[in-house]
Amino acid sequence: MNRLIKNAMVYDAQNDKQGKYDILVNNEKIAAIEPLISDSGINNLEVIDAAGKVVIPALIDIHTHLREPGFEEKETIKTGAEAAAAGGYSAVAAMPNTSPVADNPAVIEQLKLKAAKAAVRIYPIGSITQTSQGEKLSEIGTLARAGAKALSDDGNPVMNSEIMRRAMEYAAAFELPIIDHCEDKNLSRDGVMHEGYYSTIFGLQGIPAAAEEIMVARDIILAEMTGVHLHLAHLSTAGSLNLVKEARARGVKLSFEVTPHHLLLTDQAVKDYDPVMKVHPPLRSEKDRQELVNALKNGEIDILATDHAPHTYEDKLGEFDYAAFGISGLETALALLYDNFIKTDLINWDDLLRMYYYNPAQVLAIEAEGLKVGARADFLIFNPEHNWTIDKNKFKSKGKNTPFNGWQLSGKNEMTFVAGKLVYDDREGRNEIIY
Ligand SMILES: NC(=O)N[C@@H](CC(=O)O)C(=O)O
Ligand SMILES: [Zn+2]
Ligand SMILES: [Zn+2]
Repeated sequence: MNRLIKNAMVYDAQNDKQGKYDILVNNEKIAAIEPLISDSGINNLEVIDAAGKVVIPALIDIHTHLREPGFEEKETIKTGAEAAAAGGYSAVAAMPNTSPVADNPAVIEQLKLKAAKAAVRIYPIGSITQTSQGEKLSEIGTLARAGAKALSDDGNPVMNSEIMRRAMEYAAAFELPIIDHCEDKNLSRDGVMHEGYYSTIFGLQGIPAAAEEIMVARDIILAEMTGVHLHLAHLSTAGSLNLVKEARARGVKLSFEVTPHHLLLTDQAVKDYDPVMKVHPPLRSEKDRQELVNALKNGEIDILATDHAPHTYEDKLGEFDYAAFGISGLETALALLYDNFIKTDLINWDDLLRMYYYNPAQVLAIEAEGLKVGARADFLIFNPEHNWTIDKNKFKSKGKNTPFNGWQLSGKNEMTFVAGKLVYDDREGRNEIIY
């Protein structure tokens, strides 16, 4: 089948595209991309007028929790992939903190089988240690052979530095990146929010910035020693940014990600004790947030990622102290980033693509050719004029745990194409997943 996208505003500097183009899609590939493509003589053609809309490669989320197997009440591979399609992603990398943990090839194989039927591509991440307990290494070679694209004990840190050192040595040998959740458990203890002025005022146990920064520093030292590619998950403090900058200047091979919620919210948001604000790492101080936004503006952030962490209503019910950590993020990230940072000219579409398409693909060593002839047709059609209000009840994700419910935004993903297939269609408010 053929599809012709007409009059789109196309951004993809990597392929020298910035301006009005027509895009012809033939089955799973981009067949042509020209300022003007005539529809005459093309058989079996659907024409989509994208005047006033933006076309970019669909995003790649390097940090997603799909919950299956084991926690299907929070999310399944199917519903998580649908949320990703709706959010404008062609691919997500699935964290291994399922039950059983993805510390063996059987869990990875199972994920790959189910992923083959999902709305977007899913790349498995294997665990660093058995059951992510931080004590015994997983069989890293076996995980690599089964198709793991990275290793992480996300949800948990690897507290033992000797174990982390060995994990990095193996990972380097198999050319897999190590993705670390940086948290010194002895410092974070039973903390539920950022330690600072507001934790004192609210009477909640704090997690100091140092709990993150100490592990960032340790990981950098070990990465330097072992030569592994270190990817730091969900960095949230000004101190972490400084450590990363210093390491880079020394030539350490590393990358890091920042989430939309850490760019947009602070510890003050915990004021109503609503567990929807409870997340790891915690929402930090306004100063930290401002430093993250500065880094975004200065092109210093490598990767944007959701850390999509869906939970049930019950998991997020009741007292702040006892609720689960995590935010459901796949269906809000792109629009939040557009409305707050692209529309306001802090960054442009190509900055977004660097952080949310090219760099994640590079870390995972997966294909990302962008918008050019012969490339896999993975792209989205975004309508910058689409005014809407975030409504968690319309989420495809089972996780309705968003702190952004009710936010009014301008700009929304309206269509997602994965390998030439229309998987999400929100024209006229359809909000439809297509298989
Ligand atoms: N981010 C969170 O608060 N929670 C994540 C785990 C994690 O990313 O550390 C989860 O799996 O629920
Ligand atoms: Zn984490
Ligand atoms: Zn996570």
